[in-house]
Amino acid sequence: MYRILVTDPLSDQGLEQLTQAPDVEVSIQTALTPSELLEAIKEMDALLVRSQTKVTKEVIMAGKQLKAIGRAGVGVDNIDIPAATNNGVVVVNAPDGNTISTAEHTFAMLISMARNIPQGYRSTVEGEWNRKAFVGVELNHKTLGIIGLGRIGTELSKRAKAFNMNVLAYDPYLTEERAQKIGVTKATLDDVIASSDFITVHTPLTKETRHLINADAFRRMKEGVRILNCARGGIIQEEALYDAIQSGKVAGAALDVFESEPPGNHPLLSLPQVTATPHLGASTHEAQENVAIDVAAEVLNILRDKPFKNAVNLPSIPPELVEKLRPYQILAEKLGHFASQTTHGALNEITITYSGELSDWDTAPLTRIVLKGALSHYLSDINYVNAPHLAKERGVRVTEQKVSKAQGFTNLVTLTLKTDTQHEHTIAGTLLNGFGPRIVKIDRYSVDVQPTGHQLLIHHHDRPGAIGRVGTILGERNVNIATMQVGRTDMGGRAIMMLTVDKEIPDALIIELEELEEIQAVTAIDL
Ligand SMILES: NC(=O)C1=CN([C@@H]2O[C@H](COP(=O)(O)OP(=O)(O)OC[C@H]3O[C@@H](n4cnc5c(N)ncnc54)[C@H](O)[C@@H]3O)[C@@H](O)[C@H]2O)C=CC1
Ligand SMILES: O=C(O)C(=O)COP(=O)(O)O
Repeated sequence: MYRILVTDPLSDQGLEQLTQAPDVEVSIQTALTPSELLEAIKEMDALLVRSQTKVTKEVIMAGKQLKAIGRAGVGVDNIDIPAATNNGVVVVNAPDGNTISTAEHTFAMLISMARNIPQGYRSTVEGEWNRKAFVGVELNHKTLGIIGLGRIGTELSKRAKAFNMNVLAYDPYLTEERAQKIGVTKATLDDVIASSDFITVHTPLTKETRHLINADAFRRMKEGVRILNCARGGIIQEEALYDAIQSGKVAGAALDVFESEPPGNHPLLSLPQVTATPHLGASTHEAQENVAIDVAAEVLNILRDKPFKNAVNLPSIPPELVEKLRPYQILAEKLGHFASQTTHGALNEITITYSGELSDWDTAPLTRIVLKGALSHYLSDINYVNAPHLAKERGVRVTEQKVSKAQGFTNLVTLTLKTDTQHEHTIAGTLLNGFGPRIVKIDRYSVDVQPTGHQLLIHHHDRPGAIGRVGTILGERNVNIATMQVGRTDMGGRAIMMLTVDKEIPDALIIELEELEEIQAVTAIDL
């Protein structure tokens, strides 16, 4: 039974997926204090939040069973992502479901700011009829500067164009080609700052975007500029905005977000030029339904070990590559597990060489899987989220290599492991079209082993009778041999046997085999 804690209000449709799942127990606790959250998270497998819950390192560390954090929305600045990664917790968000709602909200704020609708409403309900005080400006032919042309920025630009606005956009990832396709003018940040009548920010809050709009930026703006923030509090420096409004430089500001939420008695809220909403960008029935359904499905997939797509702390993989890599995942997993059980000593270095067709692809996801398997013998809490981090923390050097030639195979994955006691250990595997993964090399020996079930790797001297004696002992102990592979360097030299057997080999039997004169070492492997 998976235990999922929900700590922010989520739509019923999203929750239904969880409450109706036979393998899920849902606990909805939406008004927890930080210390109550630390207690509530203890036994949970997953946590579902929006922007209100602060998922700190302490919360993540307290979640001993925690495997997934789902954010029903876009921004994950309320979640300590590095802490989640280091603890092997996948963080997923729902990036698409609230785009339209937030773009529409921004546009609503834009047009109501231009026409003083909130101020006019307040004055009217207070009994005034003051037509002179609320003369506005048209949007027609005005320049809208968009900082951050992602999902929301792009949708907003379409709406602005429909109102005949010129749209300038600054985004470090915006190409000229894409700008043309969307129908906006690609601009520098300086251009947007200096030439816009309205400036709106749609970036995440990062080190680069924190206080991106500061006193210096306000100085460079047009007189009477109007400012919007429906992205994240902190992108605009609030004190600088206050001063710029007081000085008359900024004619209006429309804010859906604040550096600290709720903002309480914020000085900006005392200014008549400021209109504000309580972080309502994503608050429509449609958006909430979308994001809750998306994130609940993603979290269920993570818990059930099924593919998921919107991980924030895993590199994103294009869908076509996911399909290509899928069959190799089993090979990578098997090789990693094989390595972890046959490598002796403390691991210093692991080199993963991808040859043949694999050399053309981004194989980083396979490397994570190999590492997870290879280190699983030493580290119990490892998964493919924290595997690179844990390898680094333990001082294991990880190198990925690509070689176009695959030594007779169409694809080959070779692991070379160096430890403090065993000089070097090599395992290579391939994926045989239609037959699945095979281990084709163990150190210097060529083999053809299906990596599944209980296996015995025996190093021995190539002498008559060695194989027979192993077979006899196993037979006497009622262990059936399903397959056997033998490899040797030269006649009478060192050799290996790889046996697949029908049941787990007890330690006592391994000791008995090792006592045979020809045998050097016996390793039991479970794959
Ligand atoms: N008010 C609300 O309720 C909501 C707020 N948001 C917030 O809106 C923002 C945008 O969301 P989306 O469009 O979905 O995200 P997105 O990831 O699609 O777009 C963000 C864009 O910002 C750009 N960017 C990053 N750093 C930049 C920089 N230094 N300068 C200029 N551009 C930069 C990125 O290249 C990207 O194109 C996020 O902060 C999100 O959390 C999202 C939904 C609802
Ligand atoms: O999706 C986002 O980034 C938002 O800011 C929406 O926040 P919310 O889920 O409404 O608390």
